[in-house]
Amino acid sequence: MAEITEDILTKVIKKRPSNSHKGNYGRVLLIGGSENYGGAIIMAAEAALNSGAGLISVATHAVNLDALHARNPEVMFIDWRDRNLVNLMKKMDVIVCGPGLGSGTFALQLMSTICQNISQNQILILDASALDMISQDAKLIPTQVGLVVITPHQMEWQRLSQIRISYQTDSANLDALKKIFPTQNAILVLKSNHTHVYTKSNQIFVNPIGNPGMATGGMGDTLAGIIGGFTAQFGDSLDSVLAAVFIHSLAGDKIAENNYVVRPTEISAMLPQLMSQYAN
Ligand SMILES: NC(=O)C1=CN([C@@H]2O[C@H](COP(=O)(O)OP(=O)(O)OC[C@H]3O[C@@H](n4cnc5c(N)ncnc54)[C@H](O)[C@@H]3O)[C@@H](O)[C@H]2O)[C@@H](O)CC1
Ligand SMILES: Nc1ncnc2c1ncn2[C@@H]1O[C@H](COP(=O)(O)OP(=O)(O)O)[C@@H](O)[C@H]1O
Ligand SMILES: [Mg+2]
Repeated sequence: MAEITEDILTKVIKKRPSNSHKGNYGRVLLIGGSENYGGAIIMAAEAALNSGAGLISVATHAVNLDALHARNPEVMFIDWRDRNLVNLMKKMDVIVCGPGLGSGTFALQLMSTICQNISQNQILILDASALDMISQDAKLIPTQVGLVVITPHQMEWQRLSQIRISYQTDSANLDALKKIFPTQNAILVLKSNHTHVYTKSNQIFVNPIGNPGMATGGMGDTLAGIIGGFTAQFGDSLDSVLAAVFIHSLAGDKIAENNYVVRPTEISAMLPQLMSQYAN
């Protein structure tokens, strides 16, 4: 097992060429935010925006539109019941699904639409409620997809892998990852106070930083958005995922130096400045 180190940030974060444009930094669609959990998808979208994705769209319950645009007018909106959602999905480099999605019949339908329409040149990031959906029905896991990144916390991983939290050892986690994703290129980001990252080729990484001030609702939604932003602009590599995990906690630690509680939105606010320090 290897520790993720600061070097990952200089390796992954690139200075932007002068002649680049938004089309060079990836299109991300975030799907989630039921009537009760709009904040989750707004936080994820804000994280994707502040981590540098070129174009960001959110498919969510219509009730979230005003809040989304009041907070981040840079982000585009589509009602998640709009028929054009399928066409939009096909144009994306990255789809992040799950923050605040909820678990009703409509959420199931959305997952099934993603599963049927995603392709080999797209990245799928599954978080929160989306993980509960695939734990109930494995047929919702697409077979044709470039990369799947799953970001469960330990309880979500218990539901998905059937491994009780106290039995979530590295070898059990690796076995479960391979069993759940037999043919897909998949990365497991198992979140805890020391998040572990696993690949199907038996690589294991541990995040040595982060702090309990980060134990605040929305912190994982923010991580999912950062992974979306990083994979959209820096590519579908393991390194992009490791860098996202590291910078999320690094921002959290900087905020915690003089704050008892770390708000997820403050992590996002810090990203542009932190990224400029490591870009080369
Ligand atoms: N502002 C918002 O709209 C928010 C919406 N959220 C959404 O709420 C829905 C439910 O997600 P939850 O994660 O709360 O629900 P879950 O019921 O899946 O898990 C939460 C519970 O799991 C247990 N647990 C054990 N180990 C844990 C670990 N390492 N990390 C976290 N919890 C651990 C804790 O008892 C915790 O109360 C998701 O769709 C999520 O996206 C949350 O993200 C919070 C913020
Ligand atoms: N004690 C802690 N130390 C370090 N990181 C933590 C701690 N508690 C939570 N985190 C981080 O916060 C995030 C929580 O994710 P999650 O539980 O999915 O939050 P939410 O669903 O509320 O957005 C994870 O990235 C986790 O690593
Ligand atoms: Mg979560």
